Amino acid sequence: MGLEAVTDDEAEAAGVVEYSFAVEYNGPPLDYEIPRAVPINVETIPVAAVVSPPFVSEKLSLPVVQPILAPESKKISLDVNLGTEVTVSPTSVIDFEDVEQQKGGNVLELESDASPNSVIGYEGMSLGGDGCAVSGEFGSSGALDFSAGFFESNELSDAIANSKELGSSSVSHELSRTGSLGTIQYSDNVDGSRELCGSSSVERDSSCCKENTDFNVLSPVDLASRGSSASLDYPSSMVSPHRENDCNGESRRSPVVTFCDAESDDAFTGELHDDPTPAGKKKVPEQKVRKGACYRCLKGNRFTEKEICIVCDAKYCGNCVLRAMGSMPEGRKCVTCIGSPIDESKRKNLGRCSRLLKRLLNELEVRHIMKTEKLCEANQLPPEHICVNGKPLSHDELVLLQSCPDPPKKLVPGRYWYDKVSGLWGKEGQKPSRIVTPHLNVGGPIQMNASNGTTQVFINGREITKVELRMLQLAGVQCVGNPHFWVNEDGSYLEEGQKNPKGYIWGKAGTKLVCALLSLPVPSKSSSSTDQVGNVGNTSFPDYIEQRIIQKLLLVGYTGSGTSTIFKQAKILFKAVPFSSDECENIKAEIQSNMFRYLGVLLEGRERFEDECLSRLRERVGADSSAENDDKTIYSIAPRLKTFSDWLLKTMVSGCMDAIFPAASREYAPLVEELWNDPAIQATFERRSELEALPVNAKYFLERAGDILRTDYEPSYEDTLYAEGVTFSNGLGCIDFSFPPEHNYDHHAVDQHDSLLRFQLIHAKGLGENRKWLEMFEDVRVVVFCVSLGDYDQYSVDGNNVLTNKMIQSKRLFESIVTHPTFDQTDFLLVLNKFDLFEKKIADIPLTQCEWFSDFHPIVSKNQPNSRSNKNNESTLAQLGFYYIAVKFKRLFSSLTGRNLYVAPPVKGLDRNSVKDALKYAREVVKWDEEKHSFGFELNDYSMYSADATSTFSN
Ligand SMILES: Nc1nc2c(ncn2[C@@H]2O[C@H](COP(=O)(O)OP(=O)(O)OP(=O)(O)O)[C@@H](O)[C@H]2O)c(=O)[nH]1
Ligand SMILES: [Mg+2]
Repeated sequence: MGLEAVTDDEAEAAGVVEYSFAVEYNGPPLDYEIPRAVPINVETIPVAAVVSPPFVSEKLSLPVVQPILAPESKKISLDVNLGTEVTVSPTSVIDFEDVEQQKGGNVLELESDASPNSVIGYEGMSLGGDGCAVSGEFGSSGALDFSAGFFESNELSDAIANSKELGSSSVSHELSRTGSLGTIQYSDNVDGSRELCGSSSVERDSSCCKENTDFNVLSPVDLASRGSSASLDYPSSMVSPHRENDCNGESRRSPVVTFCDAESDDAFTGELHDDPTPAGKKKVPEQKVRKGACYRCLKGNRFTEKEICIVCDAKYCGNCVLRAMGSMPEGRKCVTCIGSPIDESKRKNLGRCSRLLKRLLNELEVRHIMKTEKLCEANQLPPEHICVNGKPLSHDELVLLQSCPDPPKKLVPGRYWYDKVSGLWGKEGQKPSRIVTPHLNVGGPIQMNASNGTTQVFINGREITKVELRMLQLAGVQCVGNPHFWVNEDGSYLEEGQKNPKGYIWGKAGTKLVCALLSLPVPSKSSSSTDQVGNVGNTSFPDYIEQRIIQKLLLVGYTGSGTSTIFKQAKILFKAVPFSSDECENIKAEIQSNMFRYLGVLLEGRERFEDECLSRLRERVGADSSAENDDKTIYSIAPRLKTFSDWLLKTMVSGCMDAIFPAASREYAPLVEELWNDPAIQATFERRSELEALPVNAKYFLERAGDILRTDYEPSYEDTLYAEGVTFSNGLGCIDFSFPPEHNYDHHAVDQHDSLLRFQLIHAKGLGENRKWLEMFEDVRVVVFCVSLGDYDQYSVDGNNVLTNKMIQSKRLFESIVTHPTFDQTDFLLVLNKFDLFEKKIADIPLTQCEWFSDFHPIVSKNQPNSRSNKNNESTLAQLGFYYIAVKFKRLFSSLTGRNLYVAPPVKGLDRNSVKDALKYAREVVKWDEEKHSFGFELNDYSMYSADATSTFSN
């Protein structure tokens, strides 16, 4: 029976229908064969038979893919026979959810015309109800042929890639659609043959360059972590069965699929992701590789430098990154992630180049890639994910917001509030973070509780936060009576209902500094310029580098630990003009008044020593002797000086010193000089160890009393440094700095990069005593805690009026700061200061003076006859003492926080380079932290990675 087709024309001619249909053919017999649709007999279709794994692997030594434990859904294990046979296993490696399951019918084919040898055919792949069977055919042989050695990784990758392009029903395509992954890796065997290790990820590689790698075999640990156990063992000379011993010493099947590669050592691994990630859902590499290993070659460990895909988080080592990411038309994305939206948590890293990439590419390429990464369309923010004042933005609103002169920095999806009048901008429920261009027509109207303020003080209808209130108070704004302020973009403010501005928030010089310290925004310098309008997409490379967040370092420590000295050193190190004229005036006044204080301590001591001497004398001579004649001791001074001394002590005790100063300095300068040079005072100074209130640097100033007390005295940098108690506005000080690139030709690029890191060192005097202030420093990156090593034998009265060892007081402060909730995520850097003093002291005064150090019993050779060896011994002892104290603090920190404390090398606050080294160390801490996030290192990695003291002391 045949069918006759009636064409439309014929039908139309017949005037009947407008469609074609088949009718039975009644014409004369034909002399040719008509194509027929033959009913399929399922039974006759060749189906791969099940081969039992022991048969395949042991008797024939055929390669077998062992089951991989897929995380969910169906688990299919592909057991591939070299011939045409296919093994069906109830478990499956690959999730074939999207592949229609037909009993004996589903054919997946993967072909490539890249090379005559690179055709991979998976014919007759059948999915039975209970599993999956694949028979491989290579070329025309009808079998997967690995013996010819042509199965090069790049060909394989090409094949997979091309098959995709050709649109054939390829395995790779199906794999990618279902999101399943597998890895294929070659490994060398002892006998020189190679194996392709494949377990759970198949990737296409567009670059496909060859590369020599050493092909590690996965260990049982790898196996466990990857949850896979697949192996293909080959009888051919090119491919050998691969076995390895597990930890019990038993021989076990290798967890790898092994293919032979005669020419190339190239490892090929990759992923296929066709589906763009649904908005808001992070795309993840389903391949689970061993922690720290490269997602492509599966080699390396957590310390291997890697580049991360900004979409799926896959990490690639330096050898693989360019292959895995190709030419990076959308920045650092796996080739298969191109077109997919980025992982939003990585948005802040867009355009921030890693050192790895800088090493691999030239500067121009890096710039280009970073620029496209930041600006290409696929990586832009989805506008609907930005909600301003409760309303999701439209595309136009987002463009307006991003192209305004002062856009919100580092905008990520989230809910924000925006005060259109003042330009204040912040995250919903939080204090303002920035002042953006005002009057932008974006989002809804601002809510009263936008920033969750609880102060009953309002700015433009928003109840402000406590920090803002504090800032207003410091700026001199009267905030009594729950006022409602109207604040304009220029900072002028008035109470609601009034006409004239009451003042300007930014009017006071110190307000911006206070804002910086309280992490509140200040108007940007460019707020008046309009040249950036509409520049979205045109931001140039250096701009966003410039915009990198400043890293805050908070410098704290117990009184006298040397924080002011370190802060001043930083100013001298990093500022062309370290101190403003105001500051210089303050410093001068401080030094001059200190001079009288030092003298006061000496005079008081002199009196005490004189009395002691006299009473001893009287005791010796007896009551009836001519005591009046012996009334003079080495501590006695001339009557004129005595009169001055009495007056000075009286004034100091009454606390009126400030009233007579600075006039006193001019008037009494000659007397001060005379006193200092008086033998009685010199004798008193000899006993300075008994004068607790006399700082070591007193001599430095008193020796130059005449000069210092002159009206035209200008403190030198050294004077400024040695001066104690020099504080800056509000007891707070901050300095912005970055490390200039150093002359290091080998790592020029790295230094350039480092010099772009910007820091802010914040010094807050008395911070420890006022823990409330600590809350203001929540965005501090590293707390630099300073301890004076010389404190271990010093005592002072603590808050409970108990004479306590200063080291113990330092420890208490440390405990209270590290456990403060504000710093529960913050890195701490311990600076052990005054090492010079410590070196001198430790030989004479045992460290065990401090009860916390009672178990310090170092063994230092004492049989050193000459003085040089003694000096060496002292220095060794000081080093040991330093390490011991550092470990004490590390253990304490670890027990309190469970984290790792960084310890800077020994610091001598008065030595500029030593302070520079400590600050560089803080920079390293920040960099490690950055890299830790970029490369996915764990925190603990850093205790090993870090050099110096941190690595030396394991907890
Ligand atoms: N020998 C020596 N003296 C130092 C060192 N660092 C600081 N000093 C001196 O120690 C004294 C106290 O130092 P400051 O920097 O004022 O200490 P501080 O932590 O600011 O103390 P407060 O202002 O009281 O909180 C000053 O006289 C400094 O000159 C050091 O490394 N070695
Ligand atoms: Mg100080």
